[in-house]
Amino acid sequence: MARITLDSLAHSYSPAPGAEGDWALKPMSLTWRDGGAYALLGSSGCGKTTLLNIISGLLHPTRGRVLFGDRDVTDQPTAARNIAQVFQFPVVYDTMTVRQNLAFPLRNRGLPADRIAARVDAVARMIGMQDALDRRAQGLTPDAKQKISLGRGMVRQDVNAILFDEPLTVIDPQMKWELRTQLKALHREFGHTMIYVTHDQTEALTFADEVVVMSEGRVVQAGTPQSLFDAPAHTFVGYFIGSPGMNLLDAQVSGGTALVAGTTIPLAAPYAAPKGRVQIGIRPDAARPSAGEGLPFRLIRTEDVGHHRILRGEVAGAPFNLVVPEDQPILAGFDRVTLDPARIGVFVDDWRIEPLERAA
Ligand SMILES: Nc1ncnc2c1ncn2[C@@H]1O[C@H](COP(=O)(O)OP(=O)(O)OP(=O)(O)O)[C@@H](O)[C@H]1O
Repeated sequence: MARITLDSLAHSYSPAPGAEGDWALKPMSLTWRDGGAYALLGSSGCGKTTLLNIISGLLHPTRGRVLFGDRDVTDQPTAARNIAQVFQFPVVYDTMTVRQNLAFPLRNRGLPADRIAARVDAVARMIGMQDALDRRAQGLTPDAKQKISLGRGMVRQDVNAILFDEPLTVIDPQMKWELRTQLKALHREFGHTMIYVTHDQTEALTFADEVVVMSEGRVVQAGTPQSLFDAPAHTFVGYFIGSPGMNLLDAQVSGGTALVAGTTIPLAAPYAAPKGRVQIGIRPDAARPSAGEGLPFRLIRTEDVGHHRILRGEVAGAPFNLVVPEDQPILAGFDRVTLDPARIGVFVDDWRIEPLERAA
């Protein structure tokens, strides 16, 4: 296993990149600790696969270096990097049994038969396929084949890292939940450095200790799931993480207040008068239905989603959602919302800014 460092990495598919738009990856530097579980999260086309391919050696970066531990591997081919990869679609040998498929990477390394057998048994147990070990892969469902791919990715203990590229795409929704939980358990048990690419926030947040959120080729924030939720550094993170995402409202901020469409809102701490496009952001569970006090709210529809309700509507012409506990009655005369000052973030040109001082 190894610590992975991305040092001033940037990539363009164009032979002569000029404008910012020519860069599939904008300059980024990150360090991932040995044994950590990381997710690369972002919508389609944001550069996740490009970054993963640079780490695995399938792609040479236009700029910057990749280090495994203290070793610069930028110019090394994939085979020399000692990594395991699990792709979106299963890669299994149909004519082999499940056992032979799982054992394949270990046989390649010339491990003794007893160690191979023990390891294959352990992995088969973790992926729930111990009863199918002697079946041929041919004829198994795509789910089962992908489980074999996952198992094969994890069978070697001496790899520097395991890279997963949207590995649950072909898995049916119910099984997804189970495999996600298993992957987390596998990480705990085996302690590999794992990098997991996904566009699905639930997958990223349940799997990773740290999530790297990408947008348009840029790393907009890297942090724990909790920190992304509580203090998104960018409006994209606020909107992309959470269900529904963060509410964003254009505002004028001055000192300890924000003015939104003529209504003054108290903030928890004063801000220096920011210049640029100023927005306040608030999570749907940090806004409360109110009658007579707060921002005028127009309710469009209510969605019952089990243990809570989502009230979808508008504030000052912008979409605005509230999440309220299922048992909380809707207030008579509900036509406004109040915001918890401690949970309001202030964003300038999409980036979060800090207050001058935090209220004690
Ligand atoms: N081989 C290539 N040649 C030229 N441009 C490419 C190539 N591969 C990717 N790109 C471009 O680079 C950008 C990043 O693509 P990338 O596949 O890394 O994104 P992604 O986040 O993995 O998306 P997806 O989830 O759809 O795979 C996109 O604009 C894409 O069109």
